[in-house]
This record gives sequence, structure tokens and C-alpha cells, in this order.
Amino acid sequence: MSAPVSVVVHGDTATLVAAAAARFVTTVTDLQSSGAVPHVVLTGGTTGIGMLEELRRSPARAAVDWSRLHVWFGDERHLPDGDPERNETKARAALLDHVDVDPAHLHGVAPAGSPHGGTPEEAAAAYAEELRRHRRPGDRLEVPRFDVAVLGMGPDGHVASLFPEHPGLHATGTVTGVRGAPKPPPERVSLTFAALRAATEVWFPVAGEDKAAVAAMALGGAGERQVPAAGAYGSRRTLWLLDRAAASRLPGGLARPASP
Ligand SMILES: O=C(O)[C@H](O)[C@@H](O)[C@H](O)[C@H](O)COP(=O)(O)O
Repeated sequence: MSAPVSVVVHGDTATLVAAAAARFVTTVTDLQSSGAVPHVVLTGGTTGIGMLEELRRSPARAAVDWSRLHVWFGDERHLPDGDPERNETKARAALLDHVDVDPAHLHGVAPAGSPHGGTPEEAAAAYAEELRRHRRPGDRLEVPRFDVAVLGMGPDGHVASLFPEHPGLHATGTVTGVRGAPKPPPERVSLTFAALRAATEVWFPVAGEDKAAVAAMALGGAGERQVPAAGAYGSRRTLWLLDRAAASRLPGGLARPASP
């Protein structure tokens, strides 16, 4: 990993999710108060969705000008619009349908069966084009420089829909269609490593004992073929937000508790 990596360990999942939500509010409001219209990447992972639910409940969500925020997805399941298993559906239910996000700034992946969503590859190509169109002055890649990418990590170390030893790891460009994913559904659309690395900050809210071994590997120097999450890092910072269970196997010195 080339970017600085920070690890913050919280006593339990509820504290982790609340702290991540607070961090999101602070980060976005700081950017907005400097005149920026931030671009954020969201995930359908359990802990990331937990953060969105926490934001919905929190009075602090009113501090964010939701109309001045672009929302993208790190990956999507190739399913019809509104399917409860789609990451967009989950993020909408958790938060996005409850705040004033400008519909033109809510960038969902084309659902299966929609005009641009015939196949995962077609949906990926359409998303790549949408990303390209939203580059900002000075952006070097074919995507807008995401201010924050909130990602998740599977127990096998996958990130977005980039799975260990899977062809998507080698995808060129910014978005790839995925087939045969080991986690259902098999057909997916995912940002590539190159696109994820366009983020200024990457956050990994990760909770639970089942993530402990792979978190230790990701933070202990594993390669991205084995633990893809290790290959998703921000240009300025990568921040692992763990609960005590997920941090339980980290090498000594990496896990400094932030909360009891
Ligand atoms: O569509 C997906 O499956 C997700 O985007 C995926 O990448 C997720 O973030 C991880 O699997 C972690 O998910 P959990 O936190 O639910 O384990």
C-alpha cells in the first residue's frame, strides 16, 4: 500500500457505525463549507449500510447539504431496478430516499433489463461513461476524484465486486462487468482498482469476528490478488474503522482502541 493507512478500533459495532456516521457528516460539511460539491462512493455492505441508517437517525444529518453531493456506488448487483438485493435499493432505504439528494447526482448503475443494463458489461460501460462525464477540472483519471469512498470487505477479502483470484482484479478501465462471482448474485458491476484509487480517502468500516483474519491479512501486507481489499486505497489516506471483534487478530501496535 502506498497511501498512509490509519486504523481506528471501536469497542463494538454500534459505536463504530455511529463514529463513522459522525465522521461522514464532518468530512462532507467541511468540504461543502469550502465551496466543494463532494463526490462520495457508497457500498451495499452491512456496516456501510449501517452507517447510512445511523445518518438517517442522526439529527446531525441536517448539517449536510444533501443537494450538493454526488453519490456513486463502488459496485452493484446486476438485478432489476428496485430489487431488494441491489446496493442502490439498500442505500435508498437506509438513507438516500430520506434526504434531499438531487436525483441527477444519485448515480446508480443501470439495472438489469434497463436500456443500458442488458448485460453486466453494458451496465459497466454506461457507468464508466457517466463517471467520465463527471470528471472535474484537474482530475487525471477517467472518473471524478472521489472525496470519500466508503467500502466494505467480505470475509474472503473482496472489495466492491473484486474477488480473490477472480478476473475482475485484472480489469482495465474504470468499471467492469463481473460474472461468476462467488458471492451471490453471480452477475455484478464493479469499480476497478484504478477507479477506487482515484478516491482521496478510502474508508473501510468493517465489523465482526468473521472479518478478523482477513483484516489482519489486509493490514499485514497481503497482496491484492489474495486480499483485494488491500488493493483499494486512497491517495491521501486509507482508514480502517474496525470494531473490537474485527480487530482481534491485528498484529500488535496496529490496533489502538479509540473507544472502550
Ligand atoms: O455488493 C456487495 O456485496 C458489496 O458491495 C460488497 O463488496 C460488500 O461491501 C462486502 O461484501 C462486505 O459486505 P458485508 O459488510 O455485508 O460483509
